[in-house]
Amino acid sequence: MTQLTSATVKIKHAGKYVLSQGIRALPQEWSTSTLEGQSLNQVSAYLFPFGLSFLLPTFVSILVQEKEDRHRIMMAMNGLKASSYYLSHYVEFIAMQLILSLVFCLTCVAISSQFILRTNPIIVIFLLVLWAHIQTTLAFLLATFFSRTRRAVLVVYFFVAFSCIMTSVSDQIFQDGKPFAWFIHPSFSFFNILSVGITSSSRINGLYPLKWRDFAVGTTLFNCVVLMIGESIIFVLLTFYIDAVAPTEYGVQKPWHFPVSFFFKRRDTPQIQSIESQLATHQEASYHGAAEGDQDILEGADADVYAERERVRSYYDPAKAPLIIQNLFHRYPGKVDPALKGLSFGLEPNTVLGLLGPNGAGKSTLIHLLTGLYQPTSGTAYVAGASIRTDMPTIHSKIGVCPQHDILWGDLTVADHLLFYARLHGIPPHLEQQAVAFAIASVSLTSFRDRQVKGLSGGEKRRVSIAISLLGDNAVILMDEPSTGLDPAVRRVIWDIVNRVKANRTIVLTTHSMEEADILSDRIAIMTSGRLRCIGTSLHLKELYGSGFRLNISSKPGKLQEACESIELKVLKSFKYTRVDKFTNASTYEIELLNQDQEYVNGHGQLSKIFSYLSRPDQFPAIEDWGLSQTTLEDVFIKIVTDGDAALAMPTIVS
Ligand SMILES: Nc1ncnc2c1ncn2[C@@H]1O[C@H](COP(=O)(O)OP(=O)(O)OP(=O)(O)O)[C@@H](O)[C@H]1O
Repeated sequence: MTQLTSATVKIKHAGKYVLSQGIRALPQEWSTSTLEGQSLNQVSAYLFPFGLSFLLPTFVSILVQEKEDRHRIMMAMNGLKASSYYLSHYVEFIAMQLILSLVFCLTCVAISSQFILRTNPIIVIFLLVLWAHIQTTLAFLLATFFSRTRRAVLVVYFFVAFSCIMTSVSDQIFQDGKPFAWFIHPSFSFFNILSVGITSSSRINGLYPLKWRDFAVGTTLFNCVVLMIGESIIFVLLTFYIDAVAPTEYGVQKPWHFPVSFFFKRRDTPQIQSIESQLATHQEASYHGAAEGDQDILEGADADVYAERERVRSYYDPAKAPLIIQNLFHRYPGKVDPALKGLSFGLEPNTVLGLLGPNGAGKSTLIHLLTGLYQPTSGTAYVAGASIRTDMPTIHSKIGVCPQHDILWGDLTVADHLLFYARLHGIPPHLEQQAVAFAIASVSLTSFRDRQVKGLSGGEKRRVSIAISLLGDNAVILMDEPSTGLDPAVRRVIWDIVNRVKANRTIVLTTHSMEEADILSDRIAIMTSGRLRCIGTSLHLKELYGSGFRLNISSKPGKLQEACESIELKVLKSFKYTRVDKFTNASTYEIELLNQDQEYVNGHGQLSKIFSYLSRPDQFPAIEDWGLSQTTLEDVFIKIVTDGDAALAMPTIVS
């Protein structure tokens, strides 16, 4: 029949037309949009990887920025656990990634992407949530490798670009199918599933959109999903591990073998083993009230340090002493010399202790131990009765920390900061606002309550940091150089605040300013090389270590020699005195009156004689000005530190 028709047509049209036969697809309603749909699917195969990955650098930058700005360490000092920190960021990043995914899906719907329109929505949601999870855990891991945000963002952008480009060209590279190893990279796994989904949802291919059965055990898609889930678990474990062992500027650094430290303990060098065993002996001795081995750790210490040590040996009453430090040792992993060597002291309420010491004396280490950043190697401390070894959560609710540098978020207001730390501090929700208002009022910042921190001056930011340390009913407040870098007027404001808030509190204040320590401290402790060298009131230390009185003379220009001679002849002929040349310059002269003379001077009313002599300017025409002063705390500090340096040259506790 077909042949007959064909012959008829051929004859009628003189061979111009012929009939042929074959099978053709039926005309389709969407024929014009098919091509668009097809090309959109192709486009989405390229756009999806870029569109769904670009938040990864943002996640990494948030995490690294918090490390770089030391917010992480500040939060840890205030009691934030690593697990809570990562959990909060996990929720935040997942939410951000899902919002991005939603926007992306809506865009795809708007451009009629067949993958989104035809695929089972539950499968799409499952894939997007899985991707958000992978991105988040990968961000955690990547962030552990960086300490500088800019570098991190740059490297991670390259990483994302590389992953997306490789994904896009993978079909050309592996024309005979991708090897299993290819899918180890989570992006390659995810975008492989997506690519299969996009291809199969295209009607032109005559395939069916993704179904759950496509993820059956043994299929490539199943392997990809399992790989991604497994890798995300490995990412999280690696994050916690690297976080613990990576050398950082701040915070705890554990030995690389810490999860299996048991097997490595014996491999310490004999020197380290010797120190470990001596530390254990000291700890034992401390707990049993014995004083064996104290000679080493008390090297260079004075009688007050011995007495203080004895006092805290049996001093356990937290009501009397909110801060008790007992034989505290700390040795950083890999270091031979301990940073703290048997520190012992106790502090009562309403007391400010000025903790002085040269760089590297161990002041920050002590603060880090008290805030739980490090575990002491041996010994212990009690804050409001809770041990730093066993009860850090209680301690975090009883201790306030004002770090050396302001660690604040520029975009948050003063009140936001205090609310955040109030929550971290465990203040009950119904008392939060009250506690925040009280802390803000304590530092006179009530009118700045709703101001963003980035708009505050240095002194105002410092007051915010102090307010954070005052939150709640902290028994102990640790202030690390609270007024460093501030102008004299603002320093006085800070000193006023410290004086005001010390009621019913115990404050440990580390500072390099002798004036600050002298003005604010009820007791002063000086440390060198991890040891306590002296402790007592400022007056007591000056008496103990000071060399007596100083007479300072300023001469008229060019008359220094004449001024010196007149003083020596008319005033000092009856005293033993020492000339201190190192403070002498072109027009000033300093004379130090020795301690034994000081008694003589006081006892025989000679001090008043010096005053009466020098009050007659006509007798001393070469003298412009004069002054008599007592030994300063700075003199005491320099003396102790100089002696400490000499002690440093001696062997420490290594036998
Ligand atoms: N994370 C760390 N890892 C290894 N050693 C450390 C670490 N932190 C401090 N140290 C060492 O411990 C000792 C005491 O340091 P610490 O920072 O406690 O001194 P500091 O008195 O606070 O000094 P500064 O006044 O400079 O702040 C120093 O020898 C220092 O090198």
